[in-house]
Amino acid sequence: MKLLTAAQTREADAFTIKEEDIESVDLMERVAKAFAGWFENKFQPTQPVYIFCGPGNNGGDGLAIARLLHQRQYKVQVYIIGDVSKASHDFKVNLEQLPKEIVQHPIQAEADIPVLPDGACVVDALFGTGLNRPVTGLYGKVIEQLNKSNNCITSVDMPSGLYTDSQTPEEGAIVQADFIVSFEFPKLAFLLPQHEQYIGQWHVVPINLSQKFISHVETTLHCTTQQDVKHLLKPRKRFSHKGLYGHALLLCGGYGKMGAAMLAAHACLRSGVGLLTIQAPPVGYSVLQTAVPEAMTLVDKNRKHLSELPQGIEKYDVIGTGPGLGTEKVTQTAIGQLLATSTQPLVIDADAINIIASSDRLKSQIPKHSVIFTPHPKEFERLVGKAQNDYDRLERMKEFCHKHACYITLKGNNTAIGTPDGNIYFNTTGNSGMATGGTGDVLTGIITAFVAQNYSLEEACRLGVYVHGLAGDLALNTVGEISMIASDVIDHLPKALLSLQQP
Ligand SMILES: NC(=O)C1=CN([C@@H]2O[C@H](COP(=O)(O)OP(=O)(O)OC[C@H]3O[C@@H](n4cnc5c(N)ncnc54)[C@H](OP(=O)(O)O)[C@@H]3O)[C@@H](O)[C@H]2O)[C@H](O)CC1
Ligand SMILES: [K+]
Repeated sequence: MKLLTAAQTREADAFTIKEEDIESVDLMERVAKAFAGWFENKFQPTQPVYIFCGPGNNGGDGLAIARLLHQRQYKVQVYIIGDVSKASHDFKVNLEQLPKEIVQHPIQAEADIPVLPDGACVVDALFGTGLNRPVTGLYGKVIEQLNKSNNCITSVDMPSGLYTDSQTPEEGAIVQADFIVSFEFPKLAFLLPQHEQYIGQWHVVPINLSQKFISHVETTLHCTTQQDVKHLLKPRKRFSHKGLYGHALLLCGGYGKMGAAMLAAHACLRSGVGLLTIQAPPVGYSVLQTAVPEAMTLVDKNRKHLSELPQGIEKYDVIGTGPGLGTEKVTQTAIGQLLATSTQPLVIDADAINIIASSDRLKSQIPKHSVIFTPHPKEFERLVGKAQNDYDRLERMKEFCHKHACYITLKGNNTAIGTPDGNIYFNTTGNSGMATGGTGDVLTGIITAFVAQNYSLEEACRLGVYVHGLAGDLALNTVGEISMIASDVIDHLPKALLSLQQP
């Protein structure tokens, strides 16, 4: 699914209005209907609803929503902030249509800001995608008061005060929304970790914007949905043999960290790889042979750490490395050799990233169009550099992926995947139970398996990250967020893949 900027959303609106020969206020009615439909499923009419409206179309949505909720038996009151004579056209149309029974409270000074009773439902329709400067003054005071109250806040389209797709200046007030109902597309701001305190649960409701516009509009930002992933997943051939699904090599594990190799190996096997070989130091040989009988095991000459590449490395279709490696001198040399000589795709994680990050020479040797890096934020910072904020981080990711023609999956709540051609794909599965040691090793194994099965590197990243998060989400039902461990994610991979194969 594409992620549009605020400017592109305005273009989509204008295009739809022209294409369907409707008025902009008709689109506002659709927005309000879509919102009210969501709201009805969430809140009972017994709860009083207080709708705070700003001067633009977001406020206009708020007024239309007030009318529709009133028709559906909710007890609605409306607060209108600022000078109504300067409000947008569609705001004014909806103000005229507001039923008399709905109490209107103008807020023109600080003294007018209400202290709301507990248990009220607040709808925030102050500002949406038209916000063009930080929110201060009277509007800022209203937002501060709303944030102070204990009431549940549902924002229309955006938490008011938050910029849609660029860094919000620090001085502005921002609504801390419990729920956000957005229209047709999610917004980039919802997906960034720095906005956690403002972004509760977000939901996207359709308003039938022009499909023609959506399919033609160019964007580098995307969200990977279940629908997208179902399209990507290829069924296995009926006349199959293991050779069709690739032979992966994992260079993983070291003294005290053989578990990482095991997790990556199990995840790789459960994700459909045809054949798996693991090379590990002798300390790990017997444990790997016992714990992962499906894999072949090669032994490094160094007793505790990766120090060499296996003979005949050309025969593997993909090499995954990093989990449990450590950063010993011998391992640094081996990773250098891997970058300099490998001809197949590489999935590079953990200490292998740290090794490359610490050497400009190694960075300059990253083979083009064949590497996927899977860093967590700290590893990312070492590899790509320190960012000032999440937007800056995405820009740096784009630059790095372009310069080295590589792929990066930056792990987090909405893992972001960067590609050499400048696209960024945000993931939509996963949960905070997965923030625990070993889940990254699992992801390395999954992505390695998809590359082995001949998915493109971009597809392998998107599929891998999605399936990994989905397995974590399924594990929530059995083990919950607190108890979840990396092995639970592996245990739920079969269910995750099965669910994606359902029609
Ligand atoms: N396709 C859709 O999703 C549709 C969404 N709709 C809704 O419309 C809003 C966007 O409406 P817009 O009128 O463009 O913008 P806003 O309502 O967000 O705000 C614009 C007004 O606010 C003033 N403004 C901006 N920033 C500030 C600020 N910091 N302090 C005070 N006032 C501010 C601005 O005034 P100016 O002074 O700059 O002239 C505007 O008056 C979208 O989010 C949806 O909710 C539509 O209903 C249709 C389809
Ligand atoms: K809003």
